[in-house]
Amino acid sequence: MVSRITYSPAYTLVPTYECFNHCSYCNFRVSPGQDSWLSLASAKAILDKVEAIEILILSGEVHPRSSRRSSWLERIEQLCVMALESGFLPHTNVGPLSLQEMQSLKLVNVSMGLMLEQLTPSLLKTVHRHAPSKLPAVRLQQLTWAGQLRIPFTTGLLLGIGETRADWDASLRAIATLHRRYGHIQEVILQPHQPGASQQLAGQPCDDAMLIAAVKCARALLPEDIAIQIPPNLVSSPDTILACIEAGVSDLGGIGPLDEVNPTYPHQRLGELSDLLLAHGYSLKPRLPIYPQYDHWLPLALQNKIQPWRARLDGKF
Ligand SMILES: O=c1nc2n(C[C@H](O)[C@H](O)[C@H](O)CO)c3cc(O)ccc3cc-2c(=O)[nH]1
Ligand SMILES: C[C@H]1O[C@@H](n2cnc3c(N)ncnc32)[C@H](O)[C@@H]1O
Ligand code: MET
Ligand code: SF4
Repeated sequence: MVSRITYSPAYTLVPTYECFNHCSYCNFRVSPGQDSWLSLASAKAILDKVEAIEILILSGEVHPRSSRRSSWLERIEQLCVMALESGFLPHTNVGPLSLQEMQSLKLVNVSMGLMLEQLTPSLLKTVHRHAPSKLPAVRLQQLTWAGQLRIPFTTGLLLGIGETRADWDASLRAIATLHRRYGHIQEVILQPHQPGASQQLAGQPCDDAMLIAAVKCARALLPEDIAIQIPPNLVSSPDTILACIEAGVSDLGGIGPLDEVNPTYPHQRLGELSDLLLAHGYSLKPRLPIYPQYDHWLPLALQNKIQPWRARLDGKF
């Protein structure tokens, strides 16, 4: 019996790289007002050429009290609608939202996400000193609202940013508790911090042993219906990918032409990953950005967008 490892054939659209936060590990952000937002015309030109199932909408953040916040949200909604109309399935992760903002994005996304990062407040004195969006209470509130709104949700931990292993425990237990209450966490990403070209934070990246230890911890603490995901492009050796799978990883996340968060780390070619896994008894299979057990949570209009893809993928298995 060959065990199945999944990934999401994805393409990332970035509404804007500007962000009012300044996480010291971030290589994605630019200062507010420094970039022109992605236009609908440019997005359409891109989508006409994209081969993917998922459109990941990943964004820097306009301050909630900024006069530009509503046009920022409107642009994100328009990009989701355009992705849907082009036959793709959007997954949005644009930082903390108000309940109303989350409700409106729920209508045009098959799933959404936000990294918990780490629950410990100690990071507010270091990597998150200039990142109000990373307040643990703000992040937990997002995961709670997503549960109340029944949004299939992706979250995760950023590893190797100065936290302790006890901090991992606390973060994972918080996610497990919210999942036991609402049942909405489809996957938890264990994201190893890797230094990029423009981040402020120097310091040690998350090494492979640390990542494997985190997978073991997550598998022990998370309910088994939550998939554990690692980003293969941020893992230095194939052996570590295999060790993480042995320890409980079942998903390799969104794989596409560019990792917008970490462009310094290109994805391995799918064929390479597939051959590596096959040589060790695993099959690498494409999935949708929403896990099947959540399809019935969606508004009917979105369920109708899912079905053709489900049929195509089921036909392949
Ligand atoms: O290419 C990436 N995709 C990232 N994704 C995409 C993610 O792998 C997929 O969108 C989900 O697995 C849904 O298919 C994220 C999605 C989230 O909801 C939260 C965080 C991330 C982080 C990354 C990332 O660093 N790089
Ligand atoms: C989109 C997600 O990417 C993660 N992220 C941000 N910067 C880095 C980095 N240098 N290395 C790895 N992951 C990072 C954060 O967890 C963010 O929430
Ligand atoms: C590019 S970071 C991903 C989205 C958001 N800015 C966050 O940090 O959660
Ligand atoms: S990680 Fe997200 S919130 Fe932090 S600076 Fe980068 S884009 Fe902004």
